[in-house]
Amino acid sequence: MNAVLEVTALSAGYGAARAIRAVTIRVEQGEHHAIVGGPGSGKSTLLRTVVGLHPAANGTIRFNDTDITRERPEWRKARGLCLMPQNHRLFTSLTVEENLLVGARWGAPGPWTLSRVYELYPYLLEKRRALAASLTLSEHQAAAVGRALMANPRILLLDAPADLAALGRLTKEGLAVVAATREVPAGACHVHRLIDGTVTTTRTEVRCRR
Ligand SMILES: Nc1ncnc2c1ncn2[C@@H]1O[C@H](COP(=O)(O)OP(=O)(O)OP(=O)(O)O)[C@@H](O)[C@H]1O
Repeated sequence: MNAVLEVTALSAGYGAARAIRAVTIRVEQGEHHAIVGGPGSGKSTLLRTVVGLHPAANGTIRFNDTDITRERPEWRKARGLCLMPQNHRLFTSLTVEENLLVGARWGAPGPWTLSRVYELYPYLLEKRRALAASLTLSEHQAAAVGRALMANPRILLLDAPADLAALGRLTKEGLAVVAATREVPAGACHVHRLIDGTVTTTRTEVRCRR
């Protein structure tokens, strides 16, 4: 099967300091990957570089067989490469539903609608008229995932997601998911260990092997 995302020998950093070094990861449609590493291991830098919010120093990023290493982040997002950042950044003065609708503005048409997001996270339906500022941390993060889904991504990158259980449902529907976490998440099939910016091991769980 063709890869949705192919990261090859990717390096990036801050000034002279490298935060990720020669990272190679291949993600196919419907796969659930985890980037697992301790604080400062480079998880956020890797995800931010893949979506174009941070420049690549070396290596390539291919998305649906197209080299996107130098493309702008908006271009990547409009084609379905979506990041839910660690700090979520919902618009706190807007309601939950208004935040979700903002997500649809920069995305592509597709299966994700308000009702499908509410089906995934029923508690957001109850809070749809509440201001985002009033949400608990896990509700806030669910709304941030919902907002990302409203853009109908082909692949969703999540930095430190709280509700890992919901991610399994996304991959069943064909969405590729890459979650950066400190511990190995239960549902992930492909686990990449990141230590000091380098992927030291990549393991495919036995239950996921074909
Ligand atoms: N804006 C920045 N300027 C300089 N160095 C940075 C910056 N952001 C991150 N770093 C450094 O880059 C390295 C990787 O950081 P990064 O935030 O990518 O790690 P992380 O695995 O996401 O950490 P955490 O789990 O704590 O979020 C660390 O050494 C960090 O100190």
